[in-house]
Amino acid sequence: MIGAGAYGTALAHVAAQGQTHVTLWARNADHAEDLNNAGRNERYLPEVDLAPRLRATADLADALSRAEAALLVVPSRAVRDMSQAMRKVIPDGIPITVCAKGIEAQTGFLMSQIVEDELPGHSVGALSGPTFARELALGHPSAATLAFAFDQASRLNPETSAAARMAVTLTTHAFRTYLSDDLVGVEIGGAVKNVIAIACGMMSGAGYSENTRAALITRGLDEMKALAEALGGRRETVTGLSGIGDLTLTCSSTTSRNMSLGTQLGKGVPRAECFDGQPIVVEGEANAKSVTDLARKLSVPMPICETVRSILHDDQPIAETFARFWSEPIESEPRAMSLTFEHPAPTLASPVFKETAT
Ligand SMILES: NC(=O)c1ccc[n+]([C@@H]2O[C@H](COP(=O)([O-])OP(=O)(O)OC[C@H]3O[C@@H](n4cnc5c(N)ncnc54)[C@H](O)[C@@H]3O)[C@@H](O)[C@H]2O)c1
Ligand SMILES: O=P(O)(O)OC[C@H](O)CO
Repeated sequence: MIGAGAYGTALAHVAAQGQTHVTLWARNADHAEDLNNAGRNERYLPEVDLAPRLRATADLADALSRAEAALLVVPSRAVRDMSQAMRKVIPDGIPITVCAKGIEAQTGFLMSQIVEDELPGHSVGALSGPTFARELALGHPSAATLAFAFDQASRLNPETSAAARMAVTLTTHAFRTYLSDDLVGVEIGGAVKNVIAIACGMMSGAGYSENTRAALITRGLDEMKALAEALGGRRETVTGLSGIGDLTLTCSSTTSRNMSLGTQLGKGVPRAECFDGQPIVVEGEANAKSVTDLARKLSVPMPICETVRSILHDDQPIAETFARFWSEPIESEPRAMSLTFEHPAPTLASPVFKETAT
């Protein structure tokens, strides 16, 4: 398990609850030592007593040399560098599952495409779905989608299919993985939901409640479907755990770092003071740009993601930018036609916005 943050530790703990011996790679030697000594990850997952079959190391060769499978669980911005570092030490041909959620900034690559690019000769899949690390590790019943490009004949055979083997390894009494062969659909869900969660947080922080959130989730799902389809993925994949499942989770709770960032910004907290200034991984922040760059290249309109991008990356004010979104031309649902007409100047009536706008 490459990455000893919250999610890597949670997945390592889950896998080690079965028969699997798991080695967890931590970036920092002190952190690895603390994990082994305490049997806990005090920094990222302090409530969980880790399974005895789990051991940590900061030596990448030690983590990978005898591995039969690898999971890559670092932030999306670190996936390329980490894949390069793994090249010299990873056993030939073992399957790799990437768990980071995002799109690469410079290339527009999915996370699995980065890994394929850097580590050819491996079967590469993605795990994505509504799974807060803490709840997963505490054994709250959870489910996610595991996507590999597999042929139907070997699909359910753990002897021949990387997907099936990984699914068996990760399955416990409280965690179910569902198989998919649509990597694009699964990964687009994970990347886009974080941006929509920031939008939901911004509106919620600004004082709008349930109607607004439900509208953003549903129209956000439409943006996800359109981008997945334009990249060759399937719309129905987006209606599964890695799409609507994760979108619903992430947009409903301030446990989500993405939703929480949006909420703080919506309340008028300056970016540098969000999370009390802690360097928290908020994938949707960089991905608001990489997702919309990709959408622009493919001519896919993604108005909610564009709204978040212009607030986060072009310094646009939250209230006016969302007001513009709310007064865009009327579209049919699903997208097929739009109706342009004269709007009054866009505004959103909210005393909360007036008090807190940055
Ligand atoms: N936390 C969750 O609930 C959760 C659930 C599903 C998916 N994910 C995804 O998993 C990925 C990791 O998230 P997390 O919550 O574990 O993050 P985290 O902040 O808890 O941990 C990140 C880990 O990556 C390491 N890291 C950071 N930068 C690195 C770099 N440049 N090179 C190597 N290692 C680096 C850190 O040391 C840390 O161990 C993200 O893409 C996230 O979206 C997280
Ligand atoms: O805390 P977030 O917003 O990064 O969300 C974590 C996971 O992606 C939820 O599935």
